[in-house]
Amino acid sequence: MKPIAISCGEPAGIGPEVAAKAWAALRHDLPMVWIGDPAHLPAGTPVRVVDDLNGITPDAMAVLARNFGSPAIAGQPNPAHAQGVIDAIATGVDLVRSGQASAICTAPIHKAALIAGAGFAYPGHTEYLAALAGVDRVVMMLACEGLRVVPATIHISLEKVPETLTATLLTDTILITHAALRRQFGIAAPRIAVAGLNPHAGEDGKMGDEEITTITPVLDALRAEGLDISGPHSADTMFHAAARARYDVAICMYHDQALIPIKTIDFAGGVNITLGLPLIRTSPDHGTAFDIAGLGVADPASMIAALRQAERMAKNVDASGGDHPDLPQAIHGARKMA
Ligand SMILES: NC(=O)C1=CN([C@@H]2O[C@H](COP(=O)(O)OP(=O)(O)OC[C@H]3O[C@@H](n4cnc5c(N)ncnc54)[C@H](O)[C@@H]3O)[C@@H](O)[C@H]2O)C=CC1
Ligand SMILES: NCC(=O)COP(=O)(O)O
Repeated sequence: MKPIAISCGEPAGIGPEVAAKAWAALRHDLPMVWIGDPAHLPAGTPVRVVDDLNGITPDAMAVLARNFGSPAIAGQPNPAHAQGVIDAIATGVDLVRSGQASAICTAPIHKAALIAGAGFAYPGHTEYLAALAGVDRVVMMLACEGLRVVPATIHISLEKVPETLTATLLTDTILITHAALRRQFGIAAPRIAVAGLNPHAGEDGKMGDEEITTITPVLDALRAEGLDISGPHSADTMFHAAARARYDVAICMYHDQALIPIKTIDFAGGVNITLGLPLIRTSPDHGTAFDIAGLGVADPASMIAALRQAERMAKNVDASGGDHPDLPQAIHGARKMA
């Protein structure tokens, strides 16, 4: 399999440490290349600086070296590193799109540092990757053993959720998710459960009416096209074990509705995945963890799970013909299937 490209993320956080630990755990199984300043990796990491992705071997961590100009100080993001952090993501995307790497796995960034140091115009990787790939609509999924969740709205304030949650957004989110579950996850007939926005899914309009005006009509239309969709469900009863067993993905209406259950069930092993890109992108579910950066205690489980998830997705895509759907293809694929 082609190597997985790992972008360094925020050098002052735990990204370099979990990448080095994940490499040590997986080096005999999975080819990887890390993009960043080798001086930011933990002391003692065996490094081989490479110019291209040929000849990656398990004895040393392959690094596409970038000179960030100064060391990383744990817990203190340096705006002067911001452009290097952003460029590492773009390089990883280029490697995948040019066919040299099978996927990109991104280490966590500190968005405020990127804004301060380089005027980063995106709320997160998800939106930046969409811009790099030239797609209008992407979907954030978080996955762990036994649960996948998708927030239909992502990095916006809670007050903006109702106006942002349009029928078009919800339809696209479900169709992109459905197509990705089939092609990248190998699930032939995905079972999709959709949460309501309001308490008790609106209680027949007595606690909000978005379920009536927006969500139910979208679900009815997609059911008519043959998709296996249930809901809108009360979000508070969607995530216990018996409920989780009834679906392959939970579509949620806003960020915390989706991320709280998964980070509660499996904070250590959760993975963040971007769907709808013409490439595979995974990431650990945690952030930069400045409070423990530099201490050597960061748990690499989520980074390891993210790399393994990327590996499985790459194999599923290869098995399904090798291409990646963009939004129109995803919609077409879902409708054709239905
Ligand atoms: N994909 C990305 O780039 C992400 C970036 N972030 C960014 O990270 C920064 C910090 O976010 P927080 O909400 O504080 O979340 P966080 O995940 O960085 O930290 C929350 C708590 O979990 C602990 N923790 C996190 N990962 C750990 C690991 N691998 N091993 C052991 N303990 C771990 C931390 O020490 C902290 O106590 C923010 O700037 C945020 O925007 C957050 C999530 C994802
Ligand atoms: N809460 C998830 C998160 O912030 C990750 O965002 P992204 O950087 O993957 O877009």
